[in-house]
Amino acid sequence: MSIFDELKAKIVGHKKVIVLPEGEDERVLSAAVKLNSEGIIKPLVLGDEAQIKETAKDHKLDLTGLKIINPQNDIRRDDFAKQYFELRKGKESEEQAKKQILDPNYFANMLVYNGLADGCVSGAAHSTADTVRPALKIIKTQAGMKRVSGQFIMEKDQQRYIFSDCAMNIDPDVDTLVEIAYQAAQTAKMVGLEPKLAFLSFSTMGSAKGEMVSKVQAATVSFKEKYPEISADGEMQFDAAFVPSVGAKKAPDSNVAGHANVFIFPELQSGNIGYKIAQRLGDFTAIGPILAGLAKPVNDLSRGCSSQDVYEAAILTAAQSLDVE
Ligand SMILES: CC(C)(COP(=O)(O)OP(=O)(O)OC[C@H]1O[C@@H](n2cnc3c(N)ncnc32)[C@H](O)[C@@H]1OP(=O)(O)O)[C@@H](O)C(=O)NCCC(=O)NCCS
Ligand SMILES: CC(=O)OP(=O)(O)O
Repeated sequence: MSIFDELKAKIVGHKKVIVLPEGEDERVLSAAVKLNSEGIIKPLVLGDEAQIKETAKDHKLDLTGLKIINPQNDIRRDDFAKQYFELRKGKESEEQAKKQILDPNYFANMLVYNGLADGCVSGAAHSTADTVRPALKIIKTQAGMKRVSGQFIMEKDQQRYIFSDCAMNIDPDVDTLVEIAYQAAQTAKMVGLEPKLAFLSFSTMGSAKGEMVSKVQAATVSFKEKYPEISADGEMQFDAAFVPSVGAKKAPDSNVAGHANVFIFPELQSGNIGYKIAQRLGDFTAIGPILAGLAKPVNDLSRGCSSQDVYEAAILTAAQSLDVE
């Protein structure tokens, strides 16, 4: 059973409302039409109605029954602007608030914030920074979390792994790395994995030295102290984490080495490059970035995504929203 069949089975009957702010993008609109006709999720599409109709005509998409909202003329925009101003008090002016709210990404997050949508999927036509900023400012982190991280579920045949952080924290400090790892372990459980975390480095168990290695070592120690119930080890190289014979040679005392299924990258360059190599050279399906640590689910897409990716991200977002009910 694919991960999406599993998640679909979870969300059937809940009719979660998922807002898709990039309605003018053909991939997003196709996904919305598919979701709408299936009826498991209710998609809300944001954008200019005339442009959306044009896109639908060009791609022979049937918009019957699809809910379209244009933030530019929606009656809630003034209330949302006031609410956004309050949320951002001291950080953004009233004028800025009025302007921001007309941006579909901001409007979508206000729908989620107000419980008018259960989650949001965006990023097909926006960079990650532009997609996640409204969520960081409006939805904010869930209780007990300081940072939001961006994870990928990597899947191929019967293989399933979690990679993190591949999208958000550029140079995480030790505490952030620990939080990234904890969030990755939770996602692993959500998709049926018993997490075994490897804190990745270019060094295995002290084989190399330096500040970068020390950071990963410190994060491993801190994580093990904080979450002794979650299997984790490090620092280790990817081969030591993944290949049993290499793990046995390089880290013979570790019960994670060679068997890891959750890979924690030391910073964003390696995380983002790493997932794209597995996706493009290794033919893994990369599901994400899944944003973890937000109070309500908002998920990003890669700009290279397909319509199927948008459809699947909506299913995953609906499943995440079950956990915040
Ligand atoms: C995520 C990112 C946009 C945040 O950037 P930033 O410059 O800190 O953004 P801003 O300064 O506008 O911050 C907005 C708010 O989000 C908060 N924030 C930033 N990163 C956060 C994180 N990881 N978790 C929680 N909150 C965060 C800030 O504290 C700030 O809060 P405030 O305005 O209430 O004080 C930035 O870290 C980034 O560009 N990351 C890389 C994204 C990327 O390109 N990934 C590769 C492709 S997937
Ligand atoms: C996740 C990611 O790398 O996104 P993009 O390809 O849009 O930069």
